[in-house]
Formats: sequence, C-alpha cells, structure tokens
Amino acid sequence: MSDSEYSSPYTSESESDDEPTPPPAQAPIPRFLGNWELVQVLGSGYSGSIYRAVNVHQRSSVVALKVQRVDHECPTNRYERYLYPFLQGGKGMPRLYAGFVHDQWDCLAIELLGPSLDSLYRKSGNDTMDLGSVCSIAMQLISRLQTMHTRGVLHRDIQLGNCVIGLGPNSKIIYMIDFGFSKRYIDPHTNRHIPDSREKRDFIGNYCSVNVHCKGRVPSRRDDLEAAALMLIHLLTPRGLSWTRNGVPKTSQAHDLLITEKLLARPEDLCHGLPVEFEDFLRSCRRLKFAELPDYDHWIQAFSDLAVANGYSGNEAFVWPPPAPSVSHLSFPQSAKSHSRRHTMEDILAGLTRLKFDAEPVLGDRTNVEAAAKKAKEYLHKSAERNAKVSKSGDSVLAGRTSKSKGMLLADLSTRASRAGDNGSLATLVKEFNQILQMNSSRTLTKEASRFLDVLYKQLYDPSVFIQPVKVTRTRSFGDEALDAPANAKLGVVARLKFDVRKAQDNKALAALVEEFAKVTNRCAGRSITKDGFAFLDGIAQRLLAMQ
Ligand SMILES: Nc1ncnc2c1ncn2[C@@H]1O[C@H](COP(=O)(O)OP(=O)(O)OP(=O)(O)O)[C@@H](O)[C@H]1O
Repeated sequence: MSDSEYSSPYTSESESDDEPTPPPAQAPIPRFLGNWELVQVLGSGYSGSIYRAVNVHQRSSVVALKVQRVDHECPTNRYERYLYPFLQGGKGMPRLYAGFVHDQWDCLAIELLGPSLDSLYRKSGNDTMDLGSVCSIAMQLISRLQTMHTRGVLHRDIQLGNCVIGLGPNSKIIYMIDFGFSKRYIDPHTNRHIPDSREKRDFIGNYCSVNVHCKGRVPSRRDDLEAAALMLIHLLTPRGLSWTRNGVPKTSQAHDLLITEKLLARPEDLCHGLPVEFEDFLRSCRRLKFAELPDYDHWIQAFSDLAVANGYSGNEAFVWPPPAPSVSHLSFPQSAKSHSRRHTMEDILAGLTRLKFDAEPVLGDRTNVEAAAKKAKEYLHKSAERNAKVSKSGDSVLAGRTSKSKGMLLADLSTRASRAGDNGSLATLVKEFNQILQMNSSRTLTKEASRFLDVLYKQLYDPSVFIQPVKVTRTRSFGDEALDAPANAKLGVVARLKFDVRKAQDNKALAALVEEFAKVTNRCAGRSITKDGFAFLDGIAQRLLAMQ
C-alpha cells in the first residue's frame, strides 16, 4: 500500500514493536548494506524492496536503496544498472550513485525522490484528476520519453507508480523510475532499430499498448507513447479505464477477456467527453509505424495549449495539490481546438436542458456567492458528521439493519475500500466490516463479504493496479477455488492466522493472510465466521494502523 512507504522495520520511526521476521527459508535483508544503513521502507515490488538509506560515514547523504536478491528469477537490478548510465543527466532521470553486490544482495543507490503519482492521486480521494494536472503530466511524461528514446532506451512499463515527483525544489518535476523492464531499442552492434517479431511476450502493465498486449508485437517508441496516452485517459475517466478495475487478471480466461475488452475499446469510446487532444494523441500513437519517430514536441505543445484554453498556465510544472484554473468552466471539454468537434447537436441540447437557469439568482449577485458558500459549509459539516458517525460509533449506526441492508453496507464498504488511499483508511474499513458481519445472528461470509475481502486483498497486494471493482463474479473470487476442501481444516487455520497477523511485516504479507482466511472460510460448510475469525479481522485492522 502506498502508505507503507513510510513504515520502518528498523528504527523508532516504526510504530511497531515487533522485530522484523524473516520470511521462512529466506534470510532477511540486513540493516547495513555496503556503506548504507537501511532506515525506512519506501516501497516494495515483485522483485525486491526499496529503502531510504543513510550513508554510515556521511549521515547527510541519503538515497533510495533498491535491494534485490542476486539470484532472483527476474534480476531487474542488473538490467537497471546497465541502463542507468544511458539516462544520467537527463531531466527527470534519477541519478544512480552506486551499484554493488553485498553478500546475496544486489543493490542500487538511487537519488531519493518523493511520492508517486499513483500515491498522490489515491490520497486525493477524487474520482478523476483535474485537467490542469493531467496536462502537466502529459507534457512532462512525453518529454521524459523523448529524453529516454533519444538516448536509445524504451521504458516499457509506463504507469502511475513509476512516475514520482522530486523532493524540495524539485517537487514540480516528474521523474521516471523503475527501468527493470526497459530495453535499448538501438542494437549496439549494428546501430539499427531492433527488429519487429511475432514472438509471444509477457503482458507488462495496465496501460500496455494494444499492439504489444493484444497483438503480441515487439514494443517500440510508439508503445511507450500509447501507454502514456492510456494513463492520461485513465486519470480523466471516473473509476479509470474499465480493464484496470479488477486488478491483475488471475486466470488466463480473465486475461483473455481483458485483451478482448482492450482491443474493442475504440479511442472515441475511451475518450468520450474528454478534450479531443486525448483521442487525437491516442490515435496518433496507434498510427505510428513500428520504428517511426513520434512527434514529441507537437504533443507537448498540444497539451500546453489545451491547458491554457482551460484557464491553466500551460507551464509543464506539476503543482500539487492542484491550483484552480483562472477561469471557471462548467464542465470539461474545453479544448484548444474546436471542442465541439466530437459533440453532436443532440449532446449539446441535452446539456442545455440540464442547466437550470431560472431557479438561480443572477450571476454577479453577491448574495448568490454567499448563499452558495453557506450551503457548501453546511454540506461539509453534515457530511463530516455523517462520516464521524460511521467511523466512530459504527455499532449504533449499524444496529437494527436488515440482512438486505447488510448486503448494501458491504457493497458500499467494498467501493470505499477500492478507493482507500492509505493503511489508516483501510483499517477503519476493516473495523466496520467486522461490525457489519456481527450485526445479526447469521455471521457468514456472504457473496458481498467475500467481495470486500477480495478488494482488501487487492489493495494490500498491489494498490497500483487496482482502482475499483466492477461486478465480482463468483468464479473470480479467491474463496471459490477451495470449495471442495475438507471442512474441518478451518478451525486450526484461523486460530493460527489470528497469531500470524500480528507478525506480518508489510501489506503483501497481510494480503496473503486475507487470502488464506477467505479461502478457509469459504471452504467450511455454511461459511460461518468464528470468534477467531473476528479476532483475525480485528488483528488486520490493528496491524494496518501500526504500519501506517
Ligand atoms: N528513487 C526513489 N525515491 C523514492 N521512492 C522511490 C524511489 N524509487 C522507487 N521508490 C518507491 O518504491 C516504489 C517501487 O519502486 P520500483 O517500481 O522502482 O520497484 P520495483 O521493485 O521495480 O517495483 P514493481 O515490481 O512494483 O515494479 C515506487 O512506487 C516508489 O514509491
């Protein structure tokens, strides 16, 4: 989870009293590696972990230390160490200070940077990002790709989690990170563009281009640009691009469905209601030939113009939290070009009928402004009261509801969990979940309850790929895989989980426990939740709070 960025297994910065517990059969990462002391976990991925690390000789020297086992099946640190030198000195390219191997640990000491766009976006709690911020991301991202491509390197894993902002004076600059899947597209021996091929390759990332993901083509510059276009459209789409909503597909059938959905999604459908620049950009990326040079400058200018036309500065600086545009707009398609190009007269008339001029006081009338401000304050006050009621006295709010409303409460809880931006919010939701389950005598893991655990699992396991669940079918839910297992297996397992949860060191470990809990509960006749089960859920909430 993004907030685990600031938990520490090593120092008093951690709220946890526990010693770091090594995963079985694997040595823990030591506190000192080379000249660096690991002080705080910044993030962890499939292939390793990243720590804020301090130089033992010069305490003012702080880096992000990316640590991976030397024998890892996917030795991305080794690839990154090879590629970093090509990128050094480019704007928005982190500096690599050192790369070394210490015992079985392969380490990269990288310039310390700030939070990722994914983390900022999630913490904002908004359904979409504002147009000004998206335009500045567009300008900077296209410019970063121009830098990388000019130096002969493809990124190949464009996603919100791999774009981070700088620290201090560099906080308006977006940096590219994670070059573990990057590749040189200019063959160093022949100095020519790598060849195209139809060989089967792995799926990389949610925004992977149609050509690469659905047609198995070799990635080239056009695909980095297309991934950037999809990421921008995702940020402007309420609940994000549809195929990102269920997380990483777990079965090949789910993956096939995702591919079909992506293949069928036409640019005009994906960009319906957005300024035309996004559709044009996506189309132009898809029209590029395999080895063709994209027109980076044209698109940087197009997004700058779009920002200006919508009352923003048009400057590429990424200012967060976003400032309001200098002119107010009723809604957003307000393109620099003919913004009505994609909008039929029918759309416009329908929009006009939704405007209620008659009931509103005339513009410019000060009382109108004051009344609106008062209304807004009242609304905020009421909604704060509502939230406080739900989170502080869940019992009284929840008491007396019917089983139908229990389902609705759980569905609402899943939606909120899918939007949670930090461990604290997830902890509150898990507590509510526990209370809802205990609302009446039937304490069973219903379909809605399973769905909540599924969402929780995804948020804990990899929040960067999960935006919001669409309808979760029974075949997709992890609990269902174990329906035929013996019922009596449950008791001992849940009792153990109750203790294991206290030792979990990170969100992924919690995710694994949630998965096991859901499986074993689904397996038992009646899917009933025992006292140990409720204690386990309570333990999850406690641990999330400790790892905030
Ligand atoms: N230089 C840095 N400064 C600060 N935080 C960083 C830095 N590099 C990475 N991080 C944090 O660590 C997280 C994971 O980094 P990165 O993507 O490089 O690792 P990874 O192991 O390749 O992850 P994944 O397997 O998810 O791709 C990032 O999302 C970011 O929050």
